[in-house]
Amino acid sequence: MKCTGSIEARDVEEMYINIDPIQAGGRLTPEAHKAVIAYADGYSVCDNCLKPFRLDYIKKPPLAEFHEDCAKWLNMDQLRVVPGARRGFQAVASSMVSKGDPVVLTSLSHYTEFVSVEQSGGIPVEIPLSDDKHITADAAAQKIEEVISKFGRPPALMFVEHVDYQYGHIHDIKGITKAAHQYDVPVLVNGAYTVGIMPVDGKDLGADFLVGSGHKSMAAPAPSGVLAANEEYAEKIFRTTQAKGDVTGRTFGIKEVELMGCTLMGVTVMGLIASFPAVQKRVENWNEEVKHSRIVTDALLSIEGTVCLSKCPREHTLTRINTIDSFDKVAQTHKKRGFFLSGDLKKKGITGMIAGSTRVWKYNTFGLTDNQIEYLAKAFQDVAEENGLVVNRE
Ligand SMILES: Cc1ncc(COP(=O)(O)O)c(C=O)c1O
Repeated sequence: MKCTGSIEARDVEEMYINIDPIQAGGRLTPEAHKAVIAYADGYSVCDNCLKPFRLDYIKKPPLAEFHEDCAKWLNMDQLRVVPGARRGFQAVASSMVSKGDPVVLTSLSHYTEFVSVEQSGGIPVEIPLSDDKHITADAAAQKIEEVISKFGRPPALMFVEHVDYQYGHIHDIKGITKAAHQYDVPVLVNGAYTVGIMPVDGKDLGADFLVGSGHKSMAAPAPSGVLAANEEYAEKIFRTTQAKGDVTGRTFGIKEVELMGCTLMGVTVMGLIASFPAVQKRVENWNEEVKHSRIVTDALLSIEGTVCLSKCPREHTLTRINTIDSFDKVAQTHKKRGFFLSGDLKKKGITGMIAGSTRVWKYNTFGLTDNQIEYLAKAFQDVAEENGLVVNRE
């Protein structure tokens, strides 16, 4: 396709119930939509960048205030905005990991965590999953022991997902950080599916680093996110530049090396800030979100042959489901093959499923209203019945 510069309206959020597993928490608030228009120009937050020249010191618009407030909200000592969770991983790995250092990740770690380790020259080592697909403190401790006996030293860093992207399971972060700290291993908690979605207390979790994704879970434009650190490591990961021009003798003030000086300079950070009050409020509604998730999951499980691969009752809004013995059976003989499911759902105003998926797939109910949840649950059952499957309705 040739890019002509003419852009069509994106109607997904207005016309459909969107259950895309990665998009649910990133839908903008009306306040963020307004901020995006107002700050659409490049470098639009930099009008009042006064000495010291750095993004997190800007008072108007209130970037400095946001940095402080967001750190407090997450109960962490320091925080910076970053262009996506992945840039947070990169900043931490780059300052904590040297070439050849073992780094512990998990069997549910996101590829961006692996890539950040790769970029730093670290050697990734995975914590295996328990039978019920969780990361446990015991497994973390055992992996650290294995690293020590193999490399003669503990891992330089551990990554662990607060909630993983495969099953939407909440892992025992408190237990894992406690185990890691016994070996003096710092832990980065990946909050891509929790920060902005459910209440998160970094100190309570024992996080040395806490990373959130703005576009995944904080109702912000992409690419945006937050990187928070406790005092012990903040100085290291937010180190300021010592670079000097050897001809000019120039120095570069207090620009932070891992952040390349400044990060989000317009639309992205303003969207993040504009949504922040609503995001703080919405995490308090987490119990309702979990209830919604259970209603939809129960409806899917009422379709004979369907199996939930995530732990039930659901504790998160992201769920992995196996419909090999239900919707996929229909797909075997349907003239549209596997595309019938996303097609039938779309006709009922539901989008976000990967077209053609009828075997193992994921959905996310975050942010839907009571009415939308009821409608969605019934729509799954209706599509099943309309295609000859048995549904055990209450
Ligand atoms: C668990 C997890 N961590 C990190 C990321 C990357 O987040 P970002 O796009 O903000 O860099 C993703 C993206 O899908 C994810 O699922």
